[in-house]
Amino acid sequence: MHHLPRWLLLAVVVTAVLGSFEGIINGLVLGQFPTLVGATSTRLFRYLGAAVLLYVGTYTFLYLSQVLIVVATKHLNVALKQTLLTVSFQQGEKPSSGLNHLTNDAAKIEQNYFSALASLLTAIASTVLSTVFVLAVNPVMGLVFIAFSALTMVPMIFGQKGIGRLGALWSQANDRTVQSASDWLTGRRELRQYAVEQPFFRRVTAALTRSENALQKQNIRQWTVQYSSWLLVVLTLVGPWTVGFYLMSHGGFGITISVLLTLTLTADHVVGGVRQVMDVWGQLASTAALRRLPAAPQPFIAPTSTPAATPALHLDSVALNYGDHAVLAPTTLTVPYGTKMLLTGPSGIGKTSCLNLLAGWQKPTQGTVALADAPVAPTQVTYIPQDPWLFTGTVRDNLTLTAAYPDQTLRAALTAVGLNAELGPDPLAREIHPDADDLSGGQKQRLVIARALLRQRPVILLDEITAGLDDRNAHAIRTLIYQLPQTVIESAHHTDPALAQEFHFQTYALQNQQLVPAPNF
Ligand SMILES: Nc1ncnc2c1ncn2[C@@H]1O[C@H](COP(=O)(O)OP(=O)(O)OP(=O)(O)O)[C@@H](O)[C@H]1O
Repeated sequence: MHHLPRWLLLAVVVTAVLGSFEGIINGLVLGQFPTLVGATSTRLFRYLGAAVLLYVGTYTFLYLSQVLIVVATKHLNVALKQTLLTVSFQQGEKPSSGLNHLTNDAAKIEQNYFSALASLLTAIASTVLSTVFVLAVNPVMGLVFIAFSALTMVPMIFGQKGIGRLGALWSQANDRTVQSASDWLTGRRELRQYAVEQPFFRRVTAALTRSENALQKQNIRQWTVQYSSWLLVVLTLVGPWTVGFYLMSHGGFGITISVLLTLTLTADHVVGGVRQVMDVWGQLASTAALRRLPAAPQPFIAPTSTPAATPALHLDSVALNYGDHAVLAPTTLTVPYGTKMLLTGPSGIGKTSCLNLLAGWQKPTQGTVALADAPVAPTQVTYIPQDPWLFTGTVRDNLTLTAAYPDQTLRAALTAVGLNAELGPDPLAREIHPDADDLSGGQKQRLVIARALLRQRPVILLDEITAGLDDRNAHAIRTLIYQLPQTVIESAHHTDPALAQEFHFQTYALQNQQLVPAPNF
């Protein structure tokens, strides 16, 4: 709620209260009917005029409150979606999970929380006003009506926890559906190639059915709890009538048919209001688990300055285990600025894990990795992965990532990776669509390298960047990077012995969790 401007919150409350007089007006206006028998035409006209004014007034405020609620919901939706996206990003969630939160969860929270809160506000306003009115008309009978109304709360008091739990199950099932739909869409070529579309689609359908079943279960549970409340509503009308008829026949507490009629019509809004509060309560409960974030959003990382112009990397007793799987035994090593290093070893031995340690993405199980004197952070080094990340936009957007660089600098980076001439007459303005594969594998990799070159960080980590490239492309890219003055540490299955000699590479093989110096083969 703190995302809402104060004036808006206040305006919503005021208009909601003024738009909640329908119950009282019903009681006042319709309760007069028995007294209108034989009234003069002037009195009848006055009665009609007052009724029109009262109804139009309250409906106008009701309309205004709904418009303001729409405005407030927009503010809340923006804040909610920003928070969901930020937390997903900071928690390193899978894209499909993050998108599930952004779409399905957010839609449910909007419908069953924001809109429900708005209904709650109008329901509470209407209930409170009608209650005050009912008590003013006849305190004894008013209390009887209110006491019976309170009964309708009982089912929801007991049912809300279960509804919340089912909401969490639905979200988990949805997560799996989105993941499986994403596998289906991204695996199109493989699935067609092996002619397994139909059996694989059954898998997707099973996930889809499971999440829809979870939603159905939750909705049915919600309606069942509400049905129990509605059954009690019957009691909340018949009970007070029974008491009222009894008191009327014994002439107690000034109860007449007109009083009972007024009270019933207004108490309908007490009962209806309480019933609405119960409905809303169920809706709010259904979103409880969705609104619980795994962590609070953190401030975005500010750019960090490099500790020294030519810092060395220090590994001090650095070890890494994944559970009981040891990847690196305690290792102490200093890598002076400008070193060119190759890291080799069979698949699955731990090369990527070592690069992640050096980049600060992976915390060591023991020891520290420092750049100059401070623990290394991902914002201080450049890590180039095997699969380049590019997005739909211009080449300029993909290079700058919204930072400010003069066109001349951008062109120089493109020229350095040999793309300036390859990407058409105006390479910076060229639109790229990585999903549509409108750049070759080598061009994508070179674009990502150009992005890295612009940042001029002191350490460059390369993870199998030439794996998908032909020899000529691989040679060109390596030559480009090896010429740089920075520290370069490359993990590779296939190396280029001539270049490794030329640039004085130190080669290490990862064997039995140790970094063992190896010849430049
Ligand atoms: N986050 C993780 N949690 C648990 N185990 C992991 C994790 N990351 C990697 N591993 C395991 O650690 C081992 C080393 O993986 P890593 O990706 O570092 O190897 P690699 O040498 O880079 O392999 P490749 O050459 O095939 O890319 C593997 O057995 C892998 O399954």
